[in-house]
Amino acid sequence: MQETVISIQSAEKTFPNGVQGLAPITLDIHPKERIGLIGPSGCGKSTLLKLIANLHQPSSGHLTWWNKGFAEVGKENRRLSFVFQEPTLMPWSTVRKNVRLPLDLEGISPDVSAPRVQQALEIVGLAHAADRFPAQLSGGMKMRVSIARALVTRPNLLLMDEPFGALDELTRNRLDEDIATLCAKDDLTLLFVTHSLYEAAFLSTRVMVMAAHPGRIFAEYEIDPSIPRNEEFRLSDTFATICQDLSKLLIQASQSSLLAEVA
Ligand SMILES: Nc1ncnc2c1ncn2[C@@H]1O[C@H](COP(=O)(O)OP(=O)(O)OP(=O)(O)O)[C@@H](O)[C@H]1O
Repeated sequence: MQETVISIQSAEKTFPNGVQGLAPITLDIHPKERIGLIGPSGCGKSTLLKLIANLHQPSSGHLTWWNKGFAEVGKENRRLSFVFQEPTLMPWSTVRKNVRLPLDLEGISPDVSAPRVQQALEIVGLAHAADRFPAQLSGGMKMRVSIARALVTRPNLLLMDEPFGALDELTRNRLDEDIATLCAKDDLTLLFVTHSLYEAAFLSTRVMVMAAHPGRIFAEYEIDPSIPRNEEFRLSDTFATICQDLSKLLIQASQSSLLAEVA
């Protein structure tokens, strides 16, 4: 049996107000995959991410995490981190204290947490800014703090909901390269929502193109995981072809969503 990180079996989500956020979805996510979720607004990208994070419960169907139930797999094996759209930092705390928060919440002593915080800050290139406050940071730096806070728990599954949407394109490209390097180095499994097909093309080993009314997976697109994700790739013909293919799928998904809405 191939190892799965997440297995989604006919999971469907209908909200209490009757809106069906997601039609039944079946999807297996394997170790080291980097899955990008793209699709028109309202197609259920965030809902799917929240089901995987166990922040939402499916209305029917079920999910497993490392072939077990969420509680059953245990905290030690299920090291799942979530990076949200907003960096959501505590303005009264330094960068170091913001990054340390998840370890403080777990009751980990400062002498154990200090080197881990330092390492997370070094990974995102912010060791020099450890004693600054959020108001003294640029938007890109704040997002780096948020990523360091996600990494400090040493996750084996990183979930990101449109994390770099508010940043300028160059900063976003740099952070995408950092995330790609991190994933390759730490064998991380990544699932992320993005409105940028360029970001999906750059980071993903598999892109799920979703459609709406109701939210569903419209198409899957595989990208060779062995391609190094760097500036050379971004400027290559291969990248241009992938972007064109994704663009076509996105148009088809949007048309399908519109047709379903008026049907
Ligand atoms: N808590 C909720 N209660 C009721 N309906 C919801 C709730 N959350 C999401 N929905 C609905 O479920 C559908 C999917 O929403 P979701 O936020 O997952 O879409 P999305 O693809 O992430 O959208 P966007 O790209 O605009 O962020 C939408 O129709 C939305 O209005």
